[in-house]
Formats: sequence, C-alpha cells, structure tokens
Amino acid sequence: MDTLTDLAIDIRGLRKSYRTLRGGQRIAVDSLDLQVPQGGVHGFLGPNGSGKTTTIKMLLGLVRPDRGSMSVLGHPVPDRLPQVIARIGAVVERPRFFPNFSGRLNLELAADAGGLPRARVDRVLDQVGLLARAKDPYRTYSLGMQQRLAVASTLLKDPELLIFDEPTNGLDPAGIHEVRETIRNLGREGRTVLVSSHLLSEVEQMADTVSIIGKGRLLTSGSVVELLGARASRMRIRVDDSTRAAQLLVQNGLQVVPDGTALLVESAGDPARITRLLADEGLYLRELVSVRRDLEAVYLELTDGEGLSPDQGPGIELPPLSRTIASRTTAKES
Ligand SMILES: Nc1ncnc2c1ncn2[C@@H]1O[C@H](COP(=O)(O)OP(=O)(O)OP(=O)(O)O)[C@@H](O)[C@H]1O
Repeated sequence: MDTLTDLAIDIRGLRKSYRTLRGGQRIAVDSLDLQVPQGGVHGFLGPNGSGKTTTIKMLLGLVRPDRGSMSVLGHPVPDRLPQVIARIGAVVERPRFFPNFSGRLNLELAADAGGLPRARVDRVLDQVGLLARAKDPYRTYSLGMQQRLAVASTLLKDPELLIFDEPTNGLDPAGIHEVRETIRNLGREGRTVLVSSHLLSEVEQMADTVSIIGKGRLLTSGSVVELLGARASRMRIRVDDSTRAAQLLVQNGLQVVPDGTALLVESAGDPARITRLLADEGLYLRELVSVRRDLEAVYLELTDGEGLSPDQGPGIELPPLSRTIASRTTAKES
C-alpha cells in the first residue's frame, strides 16, 4: 500500500455525524483514514456501531459525508462514482430476490436489469458453488446460499472491487464457511475484496490485510501476518527461581517481563537457547509456552480501550500485550 495507484480505496479524514433525537450529535465516523491495497481480501474490522456500515455507504454514495476525501479505483467519489460504479460490486443490505423463482431466473432478471449478458449467469453461479442448485426456488435456499446468490449477482458485471458488509451475519457455521470460502476465492482471483466484520477469527481466516476501527477511527492496519507476527516469538516460562532466571536471561541480551509467577521473554527466538542458558546454571524449566498473538488479541487490546478518547489520533501504538491467546508448546523438565 505504498503509492496511490496501488490503492483500490483511499479514504482520508472522513467524518460523518448524525443528529440524535434529543438534538445532540452522534459521530459515526471520525477523521477516518482507510487505505485498501489492490488485489486480495481486506478485512474492515470493528465492534458493532464503530462506523463500518456508514463508511461503506459513503463509499457507495448512499450517505453524504460531512468532510474528508475518498477515492475508489483512482476516481474521487462520490463525484466520479458514475464513472467507476460499473467496476464495483457491493452487498450492503440483505439482498432481495423473488422467492418462487429459481436462483438462475433471479440472476437472469438481474442481468437483464443491468444490461448484462445472460450468458454470464451460469459462470457466476459456478463461481459461488450454486450451479447444482440453480434450478431450485430461491425460498428453498439456506441463508448461506442466499448470501452466495447475492455475491453471484454482484459478480455478473465482473467487478474489480467487491464490497461486502458483514456478509456472514446471521449465518450458521456451515453458511459462514461457504461464504468465507467464496470470498477467499474472489481474492485469489486477483480481485480486491473489502469485507467488514466484527468477528476477528473470521477475518483472520479470509483476509490478507486488515484495518481495525473503533469509534469511527482507524486503530491500526497492516497485513494480517504483520499484525500477528509482531510478537510471535514471545514465550512464557516458569522456573522455581524466577528472579535468578530473569537476571540470567537479561545478561544474555533477552528482554524479560514478569507475568504473575511466570516470565515473558520477548523476541525469544529458538526455545532451545533459553532452555540451555537456564539449564547450564542449574535452573530447570517447569513450563515453556510459545505465545502467539492472534488477531482476536490485537482487537481486544485496541477496542477494549473503549477508554479511547476522541482526541486520540489514528495509528496509535499497540499497547503492551495484556491478553494472549494460544500457546501451545509446553515443555516440562523437572
Ligand atoms: N441513519 C442514522 N441515524 C442516526 N445514527 C446513525 C445512523 N446510522 C448509523 N448511526 C449511528 O452511527 C454509529 C455507527 O453506525 P454503523 O452502522 O456505521 O456502525 P457499524 O460498525 O456498521 O456497526 P454494526 O455492525 O452494528 O452495523 C452508531 O452509533 C449508529 O447508531
């Protein structure tokens, strides 16, 4: 995401406020910066009410921003939206299809309405894995299938950029899996997909890059690997004499933080080195756990911070790791 031309979406300083019933003001989106690189799946993450839908609606010209600039595929929007809309497919609200018509007929009608060739219908049904059920009435489709039909209808015009607002909301695990796979495949085809969600684990599984927002502001963004990798080599160790162990590790150039009765070793590298350093001094590990930072932990740290005050700008530093999930190698020597 380096140069402007690499960006599918570029949002700067976007703001939208709504009037409340009591005559006050609710800021839905507040000085938001969002850069989405071209190609692949970009997760747009934030808790409920953090401004994702409002942002997406502004991008699509459905809601007028108070201020800020937006460009999509190199065109400033909303001014140049008519020039670029044919290259964008979006599913923002629950799609409406005729319940008694088949999936195929529904798409044929959508193709006719959009002036698109009916010949594309079977191709897009195949892309979302619905070809085998194309003849069945829409009302017999599961929620996951209904959502995939909505995705198929956006694919009719073969868009470069796809925008999905919480596409797995209300789906059961099987439906979530189907929709997730469909989205992943679209990213692999080289399209750009912006997908909003409040579910980190879900985005972690389908996104290449991610932006996390809270209270209408960007908290952090980057590749999923970068965000997860930042503290990937942190280890939690437990020994009987943790004071001596900490001194020894620090003397050997390692950064050590107390964690209850355990010690956290930053950038620990090869666990064998720690094991050896300690054992050479007669300190034996009771436990060694590698602590992997997953997106869920990053998200919790950043948004848990509902204490985030309105004047805190974008790109705040990640706070120290207070919650860690995952673990998984436990070596015991005693
Ligand atoms: N039309 C509106 N009138 C007044 N307030 C609104 C309107 N639309 C959104 N809001 C408020 O703006 C804030 C952001 O809402 P938005 O729907 O964009 O968040 P979101 O991140 O998409 O959340 P969710 O996942 O729950 O939809 C919320 O406080 C919401 O109540």
